[in-house]
Amino acid sequence: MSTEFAVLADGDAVAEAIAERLITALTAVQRDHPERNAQLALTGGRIATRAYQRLAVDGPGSAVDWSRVELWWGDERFVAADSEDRNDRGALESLIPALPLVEANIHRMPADDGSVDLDAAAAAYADELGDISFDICLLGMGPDGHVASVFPDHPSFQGSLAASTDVIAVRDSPKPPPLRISLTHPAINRSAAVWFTVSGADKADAVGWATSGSKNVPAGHAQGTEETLWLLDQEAAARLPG
Ligand SMILES: O=C(O)[C@H](O)[C@@H](O)[C@H](O)[C@H](O)COP(=O)(O)O
Repeated sequence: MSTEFAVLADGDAVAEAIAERLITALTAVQRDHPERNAQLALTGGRIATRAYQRLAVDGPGSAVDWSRVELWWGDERFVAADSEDRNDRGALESLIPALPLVEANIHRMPADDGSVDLDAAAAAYADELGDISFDICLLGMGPDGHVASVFPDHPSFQGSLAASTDVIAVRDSPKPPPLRISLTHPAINRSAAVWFTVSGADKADAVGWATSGSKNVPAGHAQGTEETLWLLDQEAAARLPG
C-alpha cells in the first residue's frame, strides 16, 4: 500500500486534479476489469463539488465509459431527498445532466421520507452495497479530522472502527444535521484507493494529525488497500510531517 501526497496551489487546482485523476483511474479500472462496473464512492463538501463541476466538463469526451461506472456515497445527511442539505446534491446536479450514467448505477443513500427509520435506512444501504468494494473512495475531511460522518470524540468513531457492518446510523452529529448515515472504516478500508480531498488553512492541523498519528482522528484510520492519496492545497498541506 502506498501513501502519496499531491500538493496543489489552491482549491481550484485540487478540484481540477481530482477530476483529471478520476478520469485516468476510472479508465484504467475499466481497461483492467472489463467484466465488471467501476465502483466509485463520492463525498460531499465544497472541494469535491467543484471537482464534479469540472468532471461534468472534462468527463463527456474522455475515455471513461460512464454507463459502466457505479456511484455510491460515503455519507449522507438523513434529510428529505430534495433537501438542499443533501451531500449528494452537488454531484447529482453536476454529473447527471453531463454524463451518460445509468440510473440503476446511482446508489444514493436513503433519504428521510418519513417511512423508514435511520437504522433501517443504514441497513438498507449496507444490503445494497453487499460485498462490493470501491475502486476509488473519495473522502472530504473536516477541520476536526472527521471523514464521512465519523466524528472524533463521538460514539460514531468507535462504532465505525469496530463495526461488523459497512454502514452505520449516526445520531447527535456534532456537525448539523444530527441524523446521518455513514460508511464505516471497514467499508472505506476495503477500497483499492482512498483519496482525501482537502483544501484550506483550517484543515492543516487535521492533515497533520491524520498523517502523523499525533492525534487519534477518524481520517487517520482510513486507507486504501493499494493506494492512499492526499490531494491538498498548499494551505491544507502546511503541517504535513517532513
Ligand atoms: O456531511 C457533511 O457535513 C459534509 O459533507 C462534510 O462531512 C464534508 O464532507 C467535510 O467537512 C469536508 O467539506 P469541505 O470540503 O466543504 O470542507
